Amino acid sequence: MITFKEAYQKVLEHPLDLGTENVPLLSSLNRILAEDIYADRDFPPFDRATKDGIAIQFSDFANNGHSFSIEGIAAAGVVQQVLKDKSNCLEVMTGAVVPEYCDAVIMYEHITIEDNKVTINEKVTKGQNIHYKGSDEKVGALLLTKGKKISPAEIGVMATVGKSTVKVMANPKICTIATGNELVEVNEIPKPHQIRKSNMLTIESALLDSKIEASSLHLLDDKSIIQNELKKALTENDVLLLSGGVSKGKFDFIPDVMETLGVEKVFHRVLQRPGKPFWFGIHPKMKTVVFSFPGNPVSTFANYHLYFLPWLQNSWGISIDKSYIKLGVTINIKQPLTRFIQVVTAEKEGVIWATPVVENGSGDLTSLAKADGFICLEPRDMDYEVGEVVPFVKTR
Ligand SMILES: Nc1nc2c(c(=O)[nH]1)N[C@H]1C(S)=C(S)[C@@H](COP(=O)(O)OP(=O)(O)OC[C@H]3O[C@@H](n4cnc5c(N)ncnc54)[C@H](O)[C@@H]3O)O[C@H]1N2
Ligand code: MOO
Ligand SMILES: [Mg+2]
Repeated sequence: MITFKEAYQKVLEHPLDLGTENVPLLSSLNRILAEDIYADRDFPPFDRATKDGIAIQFSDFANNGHSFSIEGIAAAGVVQQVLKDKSNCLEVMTGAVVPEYCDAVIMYEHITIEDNKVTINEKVTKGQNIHYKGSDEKVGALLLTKGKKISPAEIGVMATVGKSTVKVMANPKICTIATGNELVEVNEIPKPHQIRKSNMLTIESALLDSKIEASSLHLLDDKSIIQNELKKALTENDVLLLSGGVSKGKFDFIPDVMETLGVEKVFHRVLQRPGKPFWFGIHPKMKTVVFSFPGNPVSTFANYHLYFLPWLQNSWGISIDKSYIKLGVTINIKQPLTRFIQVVTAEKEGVIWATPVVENGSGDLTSLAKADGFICLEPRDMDYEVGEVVPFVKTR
């Protein structure tokens, strides 16, 4: 059996070239940017007034109690106004183009207006309250680099440079496949020996978090049905995410059927808990990548986060999320299994601490809703101590 580190490495060695696609700006939220975004003009694109008040041509007399007649008004959204007489002023609104021949804006709170004449009551400096053209970014400047996850902040930047469609990394075509005669639909009342299928809804919703819509199948524990359905699924998808049917049971047909269908096994079983009977393979001709997760709900969920998400990020050519956390308790991990322990996180004096949740093994799917993620602990002789920093896989 291979170690977790070896299995993880082997999964990363089988990326898919997923390509790119163009999507409407708003639909690009939470996708991965696949193009560099440049400034299409200077930012700001004109000398912009940053306060409501008056615009003047600055000179010493501006500070000497000189009064200015109001020539007119410069509103936002109108063409640049021109100050005709430099001893006059123009009223100007925030967001308006600073009028030609003006180089200072004084806010209303600092002036007195009487009979269309303005007296300035505060010291004035040249250039005050003007957001100069190109002072944020110059036309042609690189604003966003490809590979960035698109958040609302990036949407705003792309909107301002006129990107109504955006090139993003394409999603793989995925089918999620539940296996097992014991599984019934969510809206059914299970008989005493049955359970509702939950794993693939967990996985489908996790995929939606990455903006991936997947199709789904449920296969009964019948070898010929499994063979026919998987044959079709292999041709129609880039990735199959299965749960169940990979352990030692008399009805765990998945590994055999995969090999019959020509999917090459990369590995089966990993020295880890939960998720040990994980089967991973690839069809050499169709290039379909198969993640066949063990059926216990915590195993399926853990392996999705431990293997599939890094594989996806690697296929998109972006850096793989890594995080660490401080351990809130002492733990001993004996040889030979790498352990993934569900924890809750809590902040104390600016530091995030992880504490294991009370759970009842990898079949206890209610524990998933109690935890914030898994800490990843390699087996070793020494205890893991309180305060030790350990790898953490966030699941919410
Ligand atoms: N003799 C051995 N038995 C088992 C071993 C072993 O090493 N030797 N490994 C155990 C471990 S660890 C796991 S994990 C499970 C994996 O089993 P399978 O992948 O074969 O999955 P199934 O047998 O089909 O189901 C296991 C368990 O999970 C439930 N399940 C399956 N699919 C779903 C679903 N979509 N939604 C909710 N629950 C699901 C299923 O009802 C079973 O209770 O094997 C151990 N056995
Ligand atoms: O992986 Mo099994 O996941 O230990 O129950
Ligand atoms: Mg089984």
